[in-house]
Amino acid sequence: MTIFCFGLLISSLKSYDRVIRTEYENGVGLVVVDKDKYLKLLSKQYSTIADTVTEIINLEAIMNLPKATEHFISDLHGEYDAVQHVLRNGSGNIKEKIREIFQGRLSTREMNQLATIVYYPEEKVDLIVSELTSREEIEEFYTLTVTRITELCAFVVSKYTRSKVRKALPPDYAYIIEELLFKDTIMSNKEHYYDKIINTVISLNRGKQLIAAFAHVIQRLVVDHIHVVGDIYDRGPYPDKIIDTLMDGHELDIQWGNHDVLWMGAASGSAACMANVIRISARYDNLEIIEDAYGISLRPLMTFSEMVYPEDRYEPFLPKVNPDSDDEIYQEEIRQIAKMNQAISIIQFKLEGAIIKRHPEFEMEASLLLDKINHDEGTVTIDGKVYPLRCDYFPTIDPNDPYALTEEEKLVVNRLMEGFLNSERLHKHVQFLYSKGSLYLKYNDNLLFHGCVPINDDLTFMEMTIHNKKYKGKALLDEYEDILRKGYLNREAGSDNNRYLDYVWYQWEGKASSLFGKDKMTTFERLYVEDKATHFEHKNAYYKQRHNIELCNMILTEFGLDSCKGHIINGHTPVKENRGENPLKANGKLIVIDGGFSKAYQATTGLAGYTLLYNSFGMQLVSHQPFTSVKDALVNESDIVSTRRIVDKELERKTVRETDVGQRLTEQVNDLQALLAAYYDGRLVEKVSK
Ligand SMILES: O=P(O)(O)OC[C@H]1O[C@](O)(COP(=O)(O)O)[C@@H](O)[C@@H]1O
Ligand SMILES: [Mn+2]
Repeated sequence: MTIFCFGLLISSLKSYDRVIRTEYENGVGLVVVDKDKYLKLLSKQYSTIADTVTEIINLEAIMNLPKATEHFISDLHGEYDAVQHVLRNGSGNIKEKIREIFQGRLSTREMNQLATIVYYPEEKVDLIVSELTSREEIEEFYTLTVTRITELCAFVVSKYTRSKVRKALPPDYAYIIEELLFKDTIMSNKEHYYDKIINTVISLNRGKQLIAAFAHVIQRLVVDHIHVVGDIYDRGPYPDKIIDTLMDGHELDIQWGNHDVLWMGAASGSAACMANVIRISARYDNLEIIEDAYGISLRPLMTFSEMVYPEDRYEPFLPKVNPDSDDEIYQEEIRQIAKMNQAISIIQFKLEGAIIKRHPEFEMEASLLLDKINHDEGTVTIDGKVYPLRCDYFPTIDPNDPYALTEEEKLVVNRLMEGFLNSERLHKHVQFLYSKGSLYLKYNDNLLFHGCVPINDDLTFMEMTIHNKKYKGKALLDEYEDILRKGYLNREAGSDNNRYLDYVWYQWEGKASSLFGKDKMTTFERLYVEDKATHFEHKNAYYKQRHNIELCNMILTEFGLDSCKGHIINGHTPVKENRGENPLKANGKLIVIDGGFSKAYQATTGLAGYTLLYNSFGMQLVSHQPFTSVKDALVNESDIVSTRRIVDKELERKTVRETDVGQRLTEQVNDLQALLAAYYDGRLVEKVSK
């Protein structure tokens, strides 16, 4: 009996009755099969000695290539323009490559122009050509640009196998790009042949398309693998467009953030998660995401809130980003949004209250505040202290049963829930999150997760009870992930019958959640109480202690990683660089990469996001300055100014062989060697081609 890696086998295994059992290791499926049967199956895919040898040579060649570049980004928070710019410019990598090749040959202006063409090919080429007057000038521009972009592309793809590059080529121009990229430099008389190709393309008016095709190959391959360390959703306007971009073919994985899990919970049928999603969208004036991007009607909520909440009582619920505008329609919209925010906030507190009461083990009683309201005095008692309320109008709260939804509220919740359960586009996106995502990831010795591993003050792992069983450390995160997956799989069961949903919601704001990592979420206090002391959320000890190397080592070991080699990579908490905070903690063993793509946080970080790069030379942290606009990038060729700092330097250039992929390829080579041996000693017979 032997264990084989899924990679090769999956395509050759037609019938699973040969599989004795499946095991998982590091997220990779391993099947235990009968060895002879396995080799027989493998021989269907590699039916001759020549085929087998060729594949071994191919895999060996791949393993000797430099390790591909990993890009880590996090806390994108709907900021599509900034994110797509960072993806297009490869976190500053494209400019660096342009400099490496063209320094001394092109002026800075020409290099900036070429970079902008690579980022926004169609738009930039149109802009340039519109300013040229003669046909000669236009042809000259195309010829020069195609030649330069070919050279740049050849440089970018030089670390990949031809087969990988081929797969990344757009079908329309694959043949031409391949010819130009893999030029035959020995036969010098072929230069004429290449010039001819370029001239023909230009004379056929396809210059722009060819340039765009090259630009997309460069964009795609300059960022080989993306890790999104959580929080694609909330606060910014276009999380849906970010997901569409991520779905566009880049190799990537996602470590879910608390905001992503909130949307996943809503799509799984959790009414409490849904209420939070709507409340946050209203608070940031982003309800279009729900209505337009996902086609979920908010009409029931709007009608209800107009009926129940009067004009002069919605001030605390005004959207957070509310530009000064005299536009009457806009003011009317803001008024409606504030009322919807008010209605859904109360619904949220009621739904959450019911969950908290069902689960004393959540230890969230401190968040039960609806029953602490004194309706006659207009006050609320928090932690034994009485505070005046900013707004004391609660028409739907029955003081004798404060957490009960009114009949109308129930109706609103049901109608909204139907919308969340039936939005095709939302489910397409959420399924993408599930298929590419996980709560944590072990990748090339590093451990990636959005928030924290919850710990107690004495640095022991914090325990949590789920379905009457206690978990902590890695086991807790595994159980949380299982809950999230099962919650979604059982979404047809509905809010009341899906036994996973309360635990899904818990991960949004529970104190032992690896995504939240604070003692409580003070949403009620932020909305209703002036005194800022009540708004404070105490962070888990993890955040105070993560500069501590011992703690980092303890966590890496808990997750089965070599603490001498690995790093922990987190998002979630904006790094306040402008107040002296360092994103590198514990001597660079732990790296926090929430640099504030979210506009709402840029004032505290002084930055507009980080990207962490991990290539064959080591790790570098890139900080990005705020992105102004696509127009500015196009017309003024302004780029996000990025500064780099070294996190780790490899003594020798790292190859694919030393990575997780290399490990899998080595296993595949071993399998193929076994197949070859079977051919050589006659246990298997080669297929004879006719
Ligand atoms: O400032 P906002 O957007 O109202 O959000 C505040 C809430 O967001 C949180 O910071 C969680 O979101 P993050 O994961 O983006 O930090 C809560 O701790 C806090 O209650
Ligand atoms: Mn977060």
